[in-house]
Amino acid sequence: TPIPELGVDTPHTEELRSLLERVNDWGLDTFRIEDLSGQRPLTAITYKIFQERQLLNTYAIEPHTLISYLLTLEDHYQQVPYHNKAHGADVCQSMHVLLNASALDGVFTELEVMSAIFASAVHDVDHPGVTNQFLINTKSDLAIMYNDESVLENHHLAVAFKLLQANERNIFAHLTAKQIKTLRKMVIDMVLATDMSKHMQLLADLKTMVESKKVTGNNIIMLESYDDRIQVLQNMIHCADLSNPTKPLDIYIKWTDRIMEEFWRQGDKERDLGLEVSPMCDRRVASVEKHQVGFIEFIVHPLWETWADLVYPDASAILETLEQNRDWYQARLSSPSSTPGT
Ligand SMILES: COc1ccc(-c2ccn(CCC(=O)N3C[C@@H](C)O[C@H](C)C3)n2)cc1OC1CCCC1
Ligand SMILES: [Mg+2]
Ligand SMILES: [Zn+2]
Repeated sequence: TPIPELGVDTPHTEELRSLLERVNDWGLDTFRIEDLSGQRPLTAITYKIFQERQLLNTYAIEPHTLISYLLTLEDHYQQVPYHNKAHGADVCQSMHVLLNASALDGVFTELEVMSAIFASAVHDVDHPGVTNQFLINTKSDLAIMYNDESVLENHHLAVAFKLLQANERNIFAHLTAKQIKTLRKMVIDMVLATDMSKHMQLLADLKTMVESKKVTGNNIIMLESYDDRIQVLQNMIHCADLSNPTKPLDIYIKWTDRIMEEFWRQGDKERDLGLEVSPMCDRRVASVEKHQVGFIEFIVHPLWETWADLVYPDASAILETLEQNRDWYQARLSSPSSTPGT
């Protein structure tokens, strides 16, 4: 069967094509891509990025093999409010833009770039819409399987690589054994770094790197060791995963609505199970704005401020949007309009 031009079957080919032309822009509307692609945002966006970066030619990837892998991967994202295929597509596209920072021009190899795009696309596959702590507290099969250590992140990786085992989906069939070994290690290192429990260590190491930053004549970052290179890639996927507050406000608000619904459903489960309801998961104690301001103040801004230092001045506009969005949520906190019944 012939491959559709954009990789997905849709009556909105013209509109989808023109929207995908903006795949290199920060703030691409993933929700609109979801609607125009026949509910296939991950396939449409990742296929476009692989084409944009000539990865199919560089690694002799057959289009129908890539489409087959992406469609199956997308089908393995669960229909949960936030950690669904739209989030996978969003993080993949965000990583694609971060990789284009001019301070990183020519820094990463083609294999490292493909590893980063692949890791981003797969990083939350089969996410059940509950946190690691919930899986541990409820003694779930996944927590037993992974001994309470980065339970979700280990599972996402296992599913992603398992899907590659079918010949018709093996997009890495023409890589050398050495390339596959390197790609697999880098993808594992990146996806494991999306576990929030690694945040403080990642940020501390990034700060150290910024303090000792070495650049070439035209301000391009020099990364000698594998440890330095993977550390930057790990921070990039972590930044992409925590990029919602840095996007245009209307898009950010939609992500907030989704994460809150996912948290509140977890709270409902905890209440039904007689467990203590986790912080931010009680829909009867809604303080959405307060939690977003706290999330930005303590987690997102410190991370993005450090990233913006590393790639200065490439991420300055992103940091600007983040601070404007924080101020917007902050303002809603204090004004009476945010209190119910007014
Ligand atoms: C738009 O809002 C958010 C968007 C993304 C995140 C966020 C934090 C860490 N990650 C990375 C994945 C991760 O580790 N976890 C484990 C746990 C923190 O729940 C997260 C959801 C997933 N993602 C948090 C967000 O808001 C906070 C959560 C509710 C109010 C404040
Ligand atoms: Mg995750
Ligand atoms: Zn994620």
